[in-house]
This record gives sequence, structure tokens and C-alpha cells, in this order.
Amino acid sequence: MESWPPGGSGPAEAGPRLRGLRGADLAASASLLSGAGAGAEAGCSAPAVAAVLPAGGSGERMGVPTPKQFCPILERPLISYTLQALERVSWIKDIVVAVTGENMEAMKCIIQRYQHKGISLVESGVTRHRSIFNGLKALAEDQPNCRLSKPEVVIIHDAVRPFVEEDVLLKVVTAAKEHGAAGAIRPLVSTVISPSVDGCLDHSLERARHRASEMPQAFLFDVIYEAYQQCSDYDLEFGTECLHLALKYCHIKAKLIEGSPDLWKVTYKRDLYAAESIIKERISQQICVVMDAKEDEEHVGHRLEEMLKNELNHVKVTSGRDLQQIILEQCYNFVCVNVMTSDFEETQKLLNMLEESNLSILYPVVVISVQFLDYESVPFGQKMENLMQIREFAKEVKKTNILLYGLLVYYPQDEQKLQESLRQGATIIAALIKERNSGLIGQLLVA
Ligand SMILES: Nc1ccn([C@@H]2O[C@H](COP(=O)(O)OP(=O)(O)OP(=O)(O)O)[C@@H](O)[C@H]2O)c(=O)n1
Ligand SMILES: O=C(CO)[C@H](O)[C@H](O)COP(=O)(O)O
Repeated sequence: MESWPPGGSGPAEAGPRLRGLRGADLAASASLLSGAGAGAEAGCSAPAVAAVLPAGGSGERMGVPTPKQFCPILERPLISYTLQALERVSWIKDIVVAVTGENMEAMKCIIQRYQHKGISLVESGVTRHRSIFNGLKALAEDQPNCRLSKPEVVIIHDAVRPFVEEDVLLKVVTAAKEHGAAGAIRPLVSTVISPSVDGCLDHSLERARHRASEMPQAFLFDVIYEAYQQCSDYDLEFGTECLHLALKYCHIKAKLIEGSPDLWKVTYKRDLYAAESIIKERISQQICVVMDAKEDEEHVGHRLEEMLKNELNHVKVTSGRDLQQIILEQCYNFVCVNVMTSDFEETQKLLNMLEESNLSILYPVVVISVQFLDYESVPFGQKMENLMQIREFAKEVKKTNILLYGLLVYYPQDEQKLQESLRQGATIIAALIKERNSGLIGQLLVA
């Protein structure tokens, strides 16, 4: 049988006390965990994996009335981003979310509105540990009315850490299968010191020898469930570390896995701004340019596309020849360049397609309709009258989370001036996409 890691350093250290499972033969790749791929053919078993998300806190440190897991980022509650991050991992079978009775209905609405799948809800407890314990009970077979099946490995992840990636989940699950428990860590940013009762420094820890414990963490289910069953009321009330419970009650030394900086826990108000910036940056990496004219190296629309490519060199600019495919690839930014006409026919076609695709359920989609201000072709007044319709279109599509903006690019005869207009246009497009400001929808900006 193929062992893991491939070419690894022999058998694992002494296993967890409760192990009795499959020893060091690990399901250790995503394909293996989803039951496909070479490892599966070789006969290694993929562990059944579930996740528990504590989401029953009140977010006191954030200082706003809404618990932070329900605070909106780009108009979508924070917890929905975390659910999205977990549910896209195909080998996580069940996700149990612990929320307060008071927020149960709100949570159901979030699940429905953002089309989350495979989520079960349980009532949270008065502390984080109690909420996690309730989540675990929903997965344990010894509980009455248990509808879910007991996983071999359970991931525990805070609902307020939205940027968890599949690779770190895979690492903690793989390590948990081998060691019984595993958790993500980060280097300490500040030195940890211990004050004495009189408020003076008692001692300080050597920063390089300590780490911050983050999430996700993963455990053999039997290990962590037993730890919670055994642990004291004091632990349930004041404890902050699940890995510690596994150590204290099951003698499991968790494997520590280096995590990425994005794993941090949204705690203070400024963290919401940071999370919003990260999300905006992630969805602004690709722009699709749709044109109403045939391909022609010379025409002004093509020159604008080239300008976008040159000015925004960190962004992928694609042409919208295969729009369906681009929508499927989850591009959230569209520039509709109208060279031939001064109406919104082409823009409307694009908007219809976007609405049908449901692309904007999770993120606001930006559409910028570009027109050229060429005074010679159509009388200016008439053109403006047509263009002002953008206000109504923008109001309408905002309901489906599409942000529509207009951009008029001055098109003079003078080559140098035209070049400057196109550069300005590219800068405005970049700013609209980066900011996703819903206050500017329906505006006709001029480059
Ligand atoms: N009784 C509790 C307390 C906390 N949590 C959850 O545990 C995670 C991490 O806890 P923390 O950041 O401390 O959240 P809060 O307790 O909400 O924040 P604060 O300590 O600022 O009040 C959050 O997803 C939070 O909702 C929970 O499920 N049940
Ligand atoms: O980082 C963690 C390690 O387990 C936990 O998320 C953290 O300890 C939660 O504690 P608190 O609820 O006090 O913020």
C-alpha cells in the first residue's frame, strides 16, 4: 500500500491515545480526500471530514451592535465568506454552524440567499468552547436525533476567519489524521509579556520561541469529542484553545502547521476594512472587454483595450469573445466598449447575460459602459439624452448586485490628446473596479 507522505521519513511518532484507527496510512492529497486519484487506487482510505464553525459570539471587541460574523462586507455577511471558503472544498462533507437561538432565523436566511450547501445549524453556547461542543454533539453518534454521520476527522474553524484556503485545510486534516490533532500557527507580531498584580512587568517571553495559535484546527473526531466530554466547567468557561484540551484530556500533542497571514481573526472594526480590501483586490484581478465592433487593430475601442493592458499590468485583461466561459471562470469586471453606436444595446445584452448567470449573488459585478465623445458623428445633445438613460439601467441592475457606470472618452482628432483621453479612461476604469463604490452608479464620468 502506498504510504504518505511519499518517500516520507518512516512511521509517525507514537500515535494518539484514542487512535485505534489506521495508523500512519494517510489520505493526504485533495484527490485522495475526495475519493479520486492515484492514492485512492492504491487503496489508502480517505477520511470522512466534517467542519464545526463556532458563530455564537457577540463580538464585543468590535464595538458594534451586530455580532461581527453578521457584519456586511460588500453587503454580504462575513460568515457567508467563511462558509463559501469551506463549502468549495469538495472533501468536507458536512459543515455544522453554531449560532445563538436569537440569530437562527437570520442564519437560515443567509444560507438561503447565498445558496450555501451542506450546512447544519445548532444552537451555540455561552462560551466559544460550549458552542464548539454543541457542534461536535451534532456529529456524534451517541446523541439522540443525530442526523449527521460521525466523521473520522473534524475541522474546527472560527466563523470570523473568512480567508481559509484549501491547502491549509488539507494540511491540518492530514496532520490530524497522523497525530490526532493539528492547528495553524503564525509568528508572533508583538512580544508576549506577563504583568504582575501591581501592573509592572513580571517577565517576558522570548518571542522567537513562541507562536500565535490560529485556526483552522483539525482533530480525530474521537479525540476532540472525548476531550470536550471530559473537560471541566472551568475549561468550558475560560478556555480559548482546543489544541490544549486535546493535550490535557487525551495526551495528544498537536502538530503545528505554519499558516498564511490571511488566517487572522476578524476582531476589531478595522479588521472589517482589511477584509473588505482583501476581497476587493481578489475580485479585481480580471477585466473582460466586450466590444460592439469587429476586431480591427486600428479602431479606438481596441486602442482602449491595449491601454488597459499597458496601464494595469497586474490585471488580466481578456476580450469578451467567449462571454459564457468568462462568466463561468468568475470574472467580476466588464468593460463594454461601444464604438459603433451611442446607445446601450450591447451593454443591455451583457447585463441580461450577467443577470441570468447569477454571478452577482456572491460579489458585486462591475460593468462600465464606454462611449466615445466624437462631436462629428451624432449631435452632442441628442447623444447625451440617450446616454442619460444609464441612470435608470443602473438603478434597476443594482437590485441584482450589478454596479453599472458610464464612461465618456473624449475622441479628438489630435493624436496626442486622444492618447491622453485613453490613458485617463483606463485610470477611471481601474478606480471604479477597485473601489466598487455603489454611490457612483449611473454616473457618466468623462475622460
Ligand atoms: N459563545 C460564543 C463565543 C464565541 N463564539 C465564536 O467563536 C469565534 C471566535 O471568537 P471571538 O473572536 O472571541 O468572537 P466573539 O466572542 O464574538 O468576540 P468578542 O470576544 O470580541 O466578544 C467567533 O466566530 C465567535 O462567533 C461562539 O461560537 N460562541
Ligand atoms: O485563536 C484561537 C486558537 O484556538 C481561537 O480562535 C481563539 O483562542 C478564540 O478565543 P477568543 O474567543 O477568546 O478570541
